[in-house]
Amino acid sequence: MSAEIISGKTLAATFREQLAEEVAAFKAATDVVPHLTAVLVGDDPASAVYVRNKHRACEKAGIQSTLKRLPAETTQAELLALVQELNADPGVHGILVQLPLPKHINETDILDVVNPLKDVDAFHPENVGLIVQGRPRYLPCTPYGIQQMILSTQMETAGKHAVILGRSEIVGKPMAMLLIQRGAGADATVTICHSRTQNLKEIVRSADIIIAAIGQPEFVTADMVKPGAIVIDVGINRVGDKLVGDVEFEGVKEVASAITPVPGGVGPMTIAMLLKNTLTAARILSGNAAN
Ligand SMILES: Nc1nc(=O)c2c([nH]1)NC[C@@H]1CN(c3ccc(C(=O)N[C@@H](CCC(=O)O)C(=O)O)cc3)C=[N+]21
Repeated sequence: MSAEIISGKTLAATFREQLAEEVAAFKAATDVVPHLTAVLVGDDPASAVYVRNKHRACEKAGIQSTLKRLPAETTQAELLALVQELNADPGVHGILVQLPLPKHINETDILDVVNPLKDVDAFHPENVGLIVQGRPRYLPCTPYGIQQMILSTQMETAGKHAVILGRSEIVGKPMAMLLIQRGAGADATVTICHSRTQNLKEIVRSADIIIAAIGQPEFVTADMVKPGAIVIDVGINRVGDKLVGDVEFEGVKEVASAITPVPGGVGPMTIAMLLKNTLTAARILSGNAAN
């Protein structure tokens, strides 16, 4: 039997509609317009696509969106100065520094100075710490989106084995934290696999939930998937002129019970959660947490 295809595109559209209503109500009640500023350094074409998608989604939801484009030669000091300027600007609620940054800039040094209240990516150590302690301020957009996709399947996750492929700060590590939390769409037993993991195939084969976030085109094949597993594909790999995930979709969909496509899966949900975090930021910063 073929798996349910979890359409991130459709789910994200539903979230964005709901959010647009919440934004409108918030604006009416407070006269505050939620405002996201994205910072893009250099001219990486993939980053430009994401930033454009984010911008369009913001506009549609009634969120103000500003893009600060800086040349690839921007120095670390110049970028730090811009972040500090955005921190100090009361009209800016969310700051997103698009990754990756050019090699001559130390990413950690930049992310550490973003005002944690404006850190809609949840990359600041204070926000990471809050997540680890189970009292999140913001959830990182990709794991947050994945959590919503898993919830949408209404499948039981409590006590199930979730295997995450990839130990990145952006996806793998925070995803593990969300999946081991208490509550709906969580309570899982989590294993994180990475490039040094032994018996990786056997571990993946024991998974009830697979989160593939290693950046290797079509790495997860049908023989690695337990029948009935939920498969979430975070990969976005350009192979020739094709966009493929970290999962061999055609084969795996015949074994899994639910699977996310690429494109139209995790990507659109990541953006929807970014908008949600921006509204939350506007609420927190304007002292209108109740609206
Ligand atoms: N500070 C920061 N925060 C991020 O959240 C962040 C980042 N940097 N750097 C890069 C990654 C990647 N990312 C994506 C967002 C949307 C799509 C997306 O919309 N994808 C569409 C279309 C993809 C395409 O056509 O290229 C889809 O999958 O259907 C993809 C990838 C956010 N990231």
